[in-house]
Amino acid sequence: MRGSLHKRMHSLTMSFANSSIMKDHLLMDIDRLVRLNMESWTGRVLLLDEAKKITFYLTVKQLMSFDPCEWTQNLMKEYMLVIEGFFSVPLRIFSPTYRRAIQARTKVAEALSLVVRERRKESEGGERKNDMLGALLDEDGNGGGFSDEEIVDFLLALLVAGYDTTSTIMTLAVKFLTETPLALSQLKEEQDEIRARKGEKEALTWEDYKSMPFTQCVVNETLRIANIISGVFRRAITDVNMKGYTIPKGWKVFASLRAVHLNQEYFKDARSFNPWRWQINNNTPGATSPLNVFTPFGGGPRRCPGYELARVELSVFLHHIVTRFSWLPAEQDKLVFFPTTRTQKRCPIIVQSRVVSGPCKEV
Ligand code: HEM
Repeated sequence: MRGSLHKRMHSLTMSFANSSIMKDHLLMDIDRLVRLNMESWTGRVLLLDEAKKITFYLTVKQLMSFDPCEWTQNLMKEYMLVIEGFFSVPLRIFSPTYRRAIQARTKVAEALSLVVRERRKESEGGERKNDMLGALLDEDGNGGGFSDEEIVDFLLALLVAGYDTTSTIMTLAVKFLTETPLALSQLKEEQDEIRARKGEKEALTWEDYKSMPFTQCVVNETLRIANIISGVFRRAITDVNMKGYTIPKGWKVFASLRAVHLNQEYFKDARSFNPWRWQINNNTPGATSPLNVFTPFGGGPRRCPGYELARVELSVFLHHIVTRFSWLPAEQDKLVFFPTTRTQKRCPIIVQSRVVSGPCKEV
């Protein structure tokens, strides 16, 4: 993507995933779509698949204002083929996965092009929706200046950026919590208290989100251990001296976020899941972690524009899963880190609805 175009796209994404949009309507959409998805949960649930549905539908809603329907379902089926191809060897003739992915990408791009064309017509007639597509078509009130092709590319890029990352982090948070019962029960207590203040079907508000300190420790710790994006590439635009070495101008560097997040110097007992290490005023020696080396969303001007949205999505997901269900792993599942961070079996669990009496007490 060209430099200035890329900058505009970055700032547009920021403006559609910031806290005021979240307060205004996005949090309500997230709450509604998470609930809607969980309504169908009984017995054995493949957690990763459900998390993927939630994040896909949410992104489509955020980008184009569509609620889950047959069209979004079909789009998701094709889109999943594109994602599969993302991680396959790109040999057109030999890899059926890659070939299928190329065909699916064409179908998804065609479906999105149709939507863009329709919306451009509406926008020219003065109609404007308050979503990402609306902004792309009319960024400054004079038309956004993007071609249809650029918009489709951008929509596809955003679908990719937010989908796999957020759904995997949701799944892994639940896996880590299941393996750390003390953390799960503290999180449940915090979320039950929030639910007890509200009606059963009432959506979470921004104030609720801001009153989840322990949940935020769980979010941090999940991001730290999982390292969904293991590192970022940068190119040195001048000679850089670092720790006695020189990175010459023009060199490409891979900055490993994983290496920092699992460094014992910064995080004591770095490989264990310990959400308490993030608690402020925790005076246990070695328990406080230096926040300035914690960069799961990268850093600088390229920092992930979806960082806040991802945190909110995960927090809302955790709220609903712990207040509505108890669960057990359906079978052993292993965490793997290549080619991406994920669990081998998509995290199957057996769920049971929590029977609550009065203000969220289990009977
Ligand atoms: C747990 C979830 C997520 C993680 C761990 C994550 C992590 C990252 C990282 C490490 C980068 C590279 C940043 C850099 O180069 O410094 C990135 C870029 C990006 N992310 Fe995310 N992300 C997540 C969710 C999202 C979501 C929900 C969105 C959609 C709103 C999103 C949109 C993007 C975009 C558009 C970029 C490219 C930014 C640019 O190159 O200017 N991400 N993300």
